[in-house]
Amino acid sequence: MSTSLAVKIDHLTYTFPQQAAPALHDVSLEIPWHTRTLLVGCNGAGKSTILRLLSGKHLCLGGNILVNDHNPFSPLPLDGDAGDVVNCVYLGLEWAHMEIINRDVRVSELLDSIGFAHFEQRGRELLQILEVDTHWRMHMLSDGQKRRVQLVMGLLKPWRVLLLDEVTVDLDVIGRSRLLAFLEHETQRRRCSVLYATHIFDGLNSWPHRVLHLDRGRIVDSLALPADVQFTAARDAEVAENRDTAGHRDTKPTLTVPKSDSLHPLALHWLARDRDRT
Ligand SMILES: Nc1ncnc2c1ncn2[C@@H]1O[C@H](COP(=O)(O)OP(=O)(O)OP(=O)(O)O)[C@@H](O)[C@H]1O
Repeated sequence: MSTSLAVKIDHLTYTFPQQAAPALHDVSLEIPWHTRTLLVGCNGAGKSTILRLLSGKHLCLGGNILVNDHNPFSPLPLDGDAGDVVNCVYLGLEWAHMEIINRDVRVSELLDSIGFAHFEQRGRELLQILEVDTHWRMHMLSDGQKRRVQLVMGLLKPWRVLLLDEVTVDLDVIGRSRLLAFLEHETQRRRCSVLYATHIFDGLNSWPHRVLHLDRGRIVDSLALPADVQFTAARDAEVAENRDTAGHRDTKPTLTVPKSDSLHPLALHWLARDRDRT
């Protein structure tokens, strides 16, 4: 089915069982196809909760969520094209703690069990990008090597919407940079979109189309790149919110951000503001 949006969230409020306050308050969001969106926020801001709701891991009772026009809680396993496209893939940190992952099992066995042969060309590209050796035995791998295997497995089948929840945290810089380039290429060459929650901002300032800032369960900033952000030449400059001539903060201000290949100054600016609000 062809839709104009990858993700549509309307007035989503979500409260975990046994919690008094909602983890997400009245979140509305539209994510177009062929885009990459970055989620930025303090620990506990609600990034994982949004991604997990989009993946159908929690049931949404307040509001409405559509991922490629499907309710994520009753997803179709495969959709579109030759029937080989997964609607939504969520990759989070918990994978590395699964028992099977830490057993004496070869990477090739894991890949075969999820249909590597059927996606061989794509699989070989991912093995090369992430430098994974199919002879590796899982119980002998470092955390970063296990993460690479997780990514090869998770990205093997083409997806419509990819939800990355901090899974690049233990990749080395080359692996992370190649992965980001692969995802950029994916969103350019086929109808798909990526949402990526991270605390690592290096190498990201030309990667996302949109940067969303969450604070205590609300989206408090949403910037389109490059339209809403000017990167200054001076690396030691402060982040500045551009104001109108009367000095009022615009309802939708653009920002000036010190030039570096990192969105770290922007994240620091936002999170420091969140701390000031408490
Ligand atoms: N399983 C759970 N049960 C109860 N409350 C939860 C649960 N998971 C998260 N929360 C609460 O929901 C809020 C949002 O958590 P979430 O994991 O979405 O934050 P986050 O932005 O992903 O943080 P981090 O950067 O630390 O990963 C927090 O206040 C947290 O305490």
